[in-house]
Amino acid sequence: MTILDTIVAHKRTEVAARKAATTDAALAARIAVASPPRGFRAALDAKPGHALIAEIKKASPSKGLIRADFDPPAHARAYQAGGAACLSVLTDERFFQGADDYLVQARAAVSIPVIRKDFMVDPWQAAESRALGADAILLIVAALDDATLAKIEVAAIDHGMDVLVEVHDEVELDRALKLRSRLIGCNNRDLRDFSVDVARSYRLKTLAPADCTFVAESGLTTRSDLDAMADHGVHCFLIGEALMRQQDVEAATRMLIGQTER
Ligand SMILES: O=C(O)c1ccccc1NCC(=O)[C@H](O)[C@H](O)COP(=O)(O)O
Repeated sequence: MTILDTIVAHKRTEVAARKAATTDAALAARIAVASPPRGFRAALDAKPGHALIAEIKKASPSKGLIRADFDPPAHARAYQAGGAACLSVLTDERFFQGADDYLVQARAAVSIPVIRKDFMVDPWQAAESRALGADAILLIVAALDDATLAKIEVAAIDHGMDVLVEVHDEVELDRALKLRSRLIGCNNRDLRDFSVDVARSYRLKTLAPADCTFVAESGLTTRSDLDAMADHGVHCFLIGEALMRQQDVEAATRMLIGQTER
C-alpha cells in the first residue's frame, strides 16, 4: 500500500461516519447561509506575475510537524498581506493535523478565495466543503476512477466552486482533461514515495491545452524556483512547507513572489 492508498482508505471510513452523523437537510441549511464562492481560478488568472496559492499546513506525512506555533487566521492574514492570490487549507486530521475549523477561521480572516485541501472520495464532500465556506476543492486523479472524479466535480460545480484537478504524469493529465475543469495542478511530489521532481511541471505544462490554468504544486522553496517555472510558462504555484517554516510569513511571501510581471 502507498501512503495515498492508506489515506484514501481511511478517508472512505471517515466520510461514511460523517455522512451518517448529519442529514441532507442540515447540510443544505448550512450551505444556504454560507458566504458565496469567491472565484478561485479567476483570482489566479487575474494576478499579475507569480500567482501564489499559499498553503496553511501544520504537518505532513513526509515531513511530520512543520509549524509548532500554528495559527490559521494569523497565517491567512500574513499570506494575503504578502500578496498571495489564494489560500489552501489542509483539513485532513489524521495525516496532516488539519481541521475543518482551520478553513473556517482562515477564510473569515481574509478576502481571497480558499481551497479545501483534503482527499475527496465522495460527492457528499463537495457539499460539506461548501458548507464550510470553501471556494474550491482538490481532486486527485491518482486516487479515483474517472466516474467518481466526474461525479465529485459536478457536485462541486453545482455548488459554485472551482475544482483543482491534480495530476502527476501524462496518463493522469489525459484523464484530467476528460473533466470540465480547466484548472490543472501538477504535483511535483510523487504521493507513492514522496520523491519531488519539479521537472514534472515543466513537462506537463507543455502538454496542457492553452485554455488551462496550470499550477505547479509541491517542493518549491525559492524565488529562483518560481522564476525557473516562469521560464517554462508556469505562473501559478501552490506552496506550503517553505512558507510555513518562516517566522515572518508575510515577509517571506512578499520576498518569494513580489515585483513580478507575466
Ligand atoms: O506533503 C505531503 O507529505 C503529502 C503526502 C501525501 C499526500 C499529499 C501530500 N501533500 C499535499 C500537497 O499537495 C502539498 O501540501 C502541497 O502541494 C504543498 O507542498 P509543499 O510546498 O511541498 O509543502
